[in-house]
Amino acid sequence: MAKTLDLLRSRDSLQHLGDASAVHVELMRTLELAQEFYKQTRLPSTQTATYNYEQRTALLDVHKEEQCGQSLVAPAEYEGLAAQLPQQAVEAGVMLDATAEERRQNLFNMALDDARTSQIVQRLDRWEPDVGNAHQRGRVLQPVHSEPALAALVALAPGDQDPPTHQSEQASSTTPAPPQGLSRQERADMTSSSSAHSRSAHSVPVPAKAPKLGDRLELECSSIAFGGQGVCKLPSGYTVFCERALPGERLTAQVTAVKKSFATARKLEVLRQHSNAVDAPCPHFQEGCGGCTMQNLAYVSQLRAKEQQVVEALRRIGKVEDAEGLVRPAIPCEQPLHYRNKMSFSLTSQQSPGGLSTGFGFKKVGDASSTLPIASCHLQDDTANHILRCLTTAAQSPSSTSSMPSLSIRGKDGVMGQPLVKRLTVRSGLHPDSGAPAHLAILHVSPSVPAPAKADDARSSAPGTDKLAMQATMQSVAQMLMREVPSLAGVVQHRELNTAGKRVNQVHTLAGSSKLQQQLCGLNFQLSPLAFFQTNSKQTEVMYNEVALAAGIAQDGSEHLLDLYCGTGTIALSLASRCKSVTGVESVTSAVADAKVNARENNITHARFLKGDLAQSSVLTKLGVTPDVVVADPPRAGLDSPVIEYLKGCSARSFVYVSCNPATQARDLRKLCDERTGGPYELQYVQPVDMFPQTHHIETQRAFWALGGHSIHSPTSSEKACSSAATSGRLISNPFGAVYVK
Ligand SMILES: C[S@@+](CC[C@H](N)C(=O)[O-])C[C@H]1O[C@@H](n2cnc3c(N)ncnc32)[C@H](O)[C@@H]1O
Repeated sequence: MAKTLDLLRSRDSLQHLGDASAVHVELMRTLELAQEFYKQTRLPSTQTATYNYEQRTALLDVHKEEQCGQSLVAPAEYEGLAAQLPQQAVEAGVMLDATAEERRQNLFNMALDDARTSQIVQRLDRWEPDVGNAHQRGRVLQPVHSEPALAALVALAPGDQDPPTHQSEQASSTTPAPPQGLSRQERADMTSSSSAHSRSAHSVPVPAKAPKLGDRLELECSSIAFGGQGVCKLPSGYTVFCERALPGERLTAQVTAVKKSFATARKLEVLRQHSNAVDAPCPHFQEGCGGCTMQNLAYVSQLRAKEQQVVEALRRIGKVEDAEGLVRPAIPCEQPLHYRNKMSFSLTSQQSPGGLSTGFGFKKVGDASSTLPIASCHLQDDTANHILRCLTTAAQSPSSTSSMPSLSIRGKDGVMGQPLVKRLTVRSGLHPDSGAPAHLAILHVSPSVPAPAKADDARSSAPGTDKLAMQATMQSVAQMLMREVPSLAGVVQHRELNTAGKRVNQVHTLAGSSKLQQQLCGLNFQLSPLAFFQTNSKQTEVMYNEVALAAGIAQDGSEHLLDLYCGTGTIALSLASRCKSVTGVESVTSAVADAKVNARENNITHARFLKGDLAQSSVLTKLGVTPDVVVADPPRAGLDSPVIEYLKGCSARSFVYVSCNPATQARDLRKLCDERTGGPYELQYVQPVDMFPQTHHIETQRAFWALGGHSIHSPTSSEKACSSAATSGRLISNPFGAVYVK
């Protein structure tokens, strides 16, 4: 029977659930949460979330948020995107062996997560300024809110222990069995932890089944899940995801949410440290900054933890038997601090016992509703931190002085008003004219902030109007920044939405230049303020070098390369000198335009860039080129179905898959490499490259912790592929002249 829930529109409809009282309670909590959210944000009406079991669709009506200028995704688009979510998890292969009831429950849990994403949607606005359009943002959203559910489902993958039954719980309460499906090391860890547990002097109770909200637990962390939370198993096999828990660590934690197959918890006290724990270099780490979750782990252990995540995803989702043998050691980042060329900080202003606390900062770990003001961030350079401090001073100044304009949001009566600047983004690179190191400050303004004044405006606006005052304040803030930061190339103002909530994405230069230059692999890239660019420039060169090695492009320059999801064309252009032609496909118009400019500026005449949505199969049928090598670097949602079909049918000799999400990458890999599903490829190796030290990845800032390049060679490989790809030293020829891994 189809069960449709109309959340928030009608409480009565919840009764449709009838028998599922636990779910009912969950829903009520979600409802209250959402209503509280609406109260706090003073939105005019509540949200509607509909979930249809039979069709496995989830719909979030974010229309009201759109109207209030707080959301990113148009309702119609979101509907389509959300509909894919549960199906995606099914496709990921993690639920295929679950019972129908488990699947139903899990799908339902994911739909509940969807209902909660209204808050994430709002936050994403501030954290994802570089994501070009709503469509893409929607795609980015999917893994954001499905991760904990996905991770929990991964734990239920075939080969693992069944979800606890009464019998197995009784057995495990006396002699806890190590959960299956874990690495040898993890199993050993679990066994030792279990015995450590029984000897433990601490008397924190460990429930046999699911804990209750607020329970204090004593836990042992076995690994880190994609998303950064520590994976801790209760002796019954029940999974608890704990913020900042490190593998091998023994700790106490308080349960913050309970689902059927997993719970989340907040770390309270460390009982036994990770053997490689270090003091976090940044003071904000202790304050609960959600930016770097691994700063208290020695870098070498961070790398091992990330490798392990890639192995786990390959094994559990990709069903790759020799996952450990195929994943190479992660390539470390030479500069594990101050490596980012772009950071975004959100304005926060909160009443605290000590008065109003105002600043720009990041979300707190495990608490998406609070922002921690940041004085200085260890991931960006000193100049970028100086810019952050200058703008913070302006936001804190109660009134303007000759040297410091005020961006204060406190009105005359002490009530907080709308901030002029909601978010700050600092980018670093080279000055477009001089080529000297330079920065760009991007001030993301509220919808009511007008474009900078033109000469005519000043005459037509009545003196003393809000409009003139806002324009004057923005100008003086820009001048102050240019004065205080000599290397600043420019200051721009970005208004994403107008007062009617319509996306306008207006960029205006307030001072200096609006462009910045980046160098990559010996090429120059001009960046518009909002253009996507890899945020760790040095490590990007390392990664692109790995892509070139994995692709094994023939040395005679005779091959055609296809770069799917090419962005501004950086991969295609950096490999162009080795190829006869390169073709890039990308859906964002401005990125395609940037790619064309970048080709021209670097005198690359054999590059083509096409605008196209790879979710549409027609795009790939009209390419007009037969590629020898395909590279894909999709967003976190992974490859679109038409791309998978195209790859299965095309005659490309090699395919290199760059990904920032090991789970979706492993899912796609399975489709491409599994003979039973018609996958013609064989996985050669996986090379993780650590792009984001100190972080597990920071999805809400669009910062990724690792990129795994899957080099997949098809059975149609040529001799030249053998010779170039043999750099791995692990290839042999099969009777058809193909290369594969023994
Ligand atoms: C992870 S970025 C990779 C960009 C580029 N390879 C780079 O390293 O700078 C993914 C890109 O895929 C694009 N994209 C997302 N969905 C797409 C789709 N359906 N069709 C084509 N491009 C898409 C995004 O706009 C984004 O530029």
